[in-house]
Amino acid sequence: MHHIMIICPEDSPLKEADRWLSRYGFQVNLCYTLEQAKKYYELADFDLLLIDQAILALFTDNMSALEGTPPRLVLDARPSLNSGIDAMAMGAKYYLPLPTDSEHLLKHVIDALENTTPASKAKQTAEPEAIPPLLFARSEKEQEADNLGALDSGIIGNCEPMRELFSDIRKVASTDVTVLIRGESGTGKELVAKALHNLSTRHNNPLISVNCAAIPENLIESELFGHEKGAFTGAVSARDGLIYAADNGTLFLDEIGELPLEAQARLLRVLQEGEIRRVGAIQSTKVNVRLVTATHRDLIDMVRKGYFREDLYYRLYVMELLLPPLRERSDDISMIAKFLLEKACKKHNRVPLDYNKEFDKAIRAHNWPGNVRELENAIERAVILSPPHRIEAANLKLITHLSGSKTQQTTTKTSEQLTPLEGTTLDDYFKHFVLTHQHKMTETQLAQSLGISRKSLWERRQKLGIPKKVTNNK
Ligand SMILES: Nc1ncnc2c1ncn2[C@@H]1O[C@H](COP(=O)(O)OP(=O)(O)OP(=O)(O)O)[C@@H](O)[C@H]1O
Repeated sequence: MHHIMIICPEDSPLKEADRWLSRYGFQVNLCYTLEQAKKYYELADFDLLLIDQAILALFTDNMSALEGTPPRLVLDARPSLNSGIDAMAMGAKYYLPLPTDSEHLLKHVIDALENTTPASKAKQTAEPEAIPPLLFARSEKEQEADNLGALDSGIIGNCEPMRELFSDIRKVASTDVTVLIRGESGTGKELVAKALHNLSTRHNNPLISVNCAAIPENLIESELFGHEKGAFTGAVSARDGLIYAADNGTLFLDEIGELPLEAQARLLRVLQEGEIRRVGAIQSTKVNVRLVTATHRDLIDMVRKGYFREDLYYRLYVMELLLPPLRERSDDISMIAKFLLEKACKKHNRVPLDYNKEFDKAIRAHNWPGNVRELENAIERAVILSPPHRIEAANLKLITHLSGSKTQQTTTKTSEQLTPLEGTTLDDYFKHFVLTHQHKMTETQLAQSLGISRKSLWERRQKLGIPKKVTNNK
């Protein structure tokens, strides 16, 4: 596949070529300045550069800035003989007027590609370890907008679904509507919740994040809603809950699908009446919280199966934000990986390591079922294990990681229940164990028996699609 870079001002008609050249099967990247293109891409790896004369004109006195760029087509919204001569003198293969007919441009693109030795080939021979192109095509203005919105919370992304998400975040943040964030585990739901809070008028008040799956079932109500002294054994003094702590701020309930039905009923009351009642209390207290929730579960399916209250679902589903899995953000993977590599180097006090081709190839070849979290962990592993001045793809340890999780390997092995059935995998065994024991064990007991944390138990439930036992909604 041929790689084409387009550099043009944001208002240039050349920008449109990004979309339709992609439809012809070219891999196209768009930047609004030469500096940006150089910062995020290895220009020599591109086969062709389509550049607006308005950009090129900035470098008439500084030709060296164009060194290492691929063969180029220059397009001009104000064509003139002088500009044409300048463009050709600066190495253009063709000089065309703008706007230009797409077929006409396509013909010149193909012609230029067929009749040039792509700079990328020469470059690849000379420097096999060149940094691969990173995908980033935001104008300074757009980046600034993103910084205000999503990137301020560390969300890196530029693919179409992420751009839409950033735009939605900006629109929704300033309102007080309840937001449901959906996406697989590790896709960045918590970052989105933070971005929503940071951009809201509540940003000077607390953002309280609670992972509903990580709190033991018997404690979740008192953790969220607080309790009165003596409300249950061990309640030696009265305590405010986390919802109260989020008063005037934002409450982020991650993995809302794991909230037991009893707690769902209480939460519904908070949403309907704007007040909370501590466990064991008679009086209610007014609270003003903006609720943001997240799940990677199909809540509608859970409603159908009786695991989730329908009335609560409709209260939560006022506005939905969708995070795509990392495997569907292929245009962003290199960019995120590079960011995470820098982050991991800083964290481990390593000299900044160059993001090399072999490393990028390994990253792009993987499916990332654990999404950005898995990528982050793999890169951290590689930083720790690699030699001082070079990051090595082998140290991502992706195969080991995929072939069996630690969770499975550390499973305790006492009773006959823990002997894997012949011909089954550890996953089959795990599923079998949970399904046969969950009616008589709490989640905590199940996790202890399996030698894993409650959170890991929950994560593996999600991965393997093992439903929780149904509790009565009283
Ligand atoms: N687009 C992104 N750019 C940079 N880092 C990201 C991005 N998305 C996620 N991360 C990082 O990946 C890790 C997981 O993100 P996060 O905890 O927000 O995911 P999650 O969807 O809430 O996961 P879970 O559902 O398991 O709680 C975090 O360290 C986060 O900083």
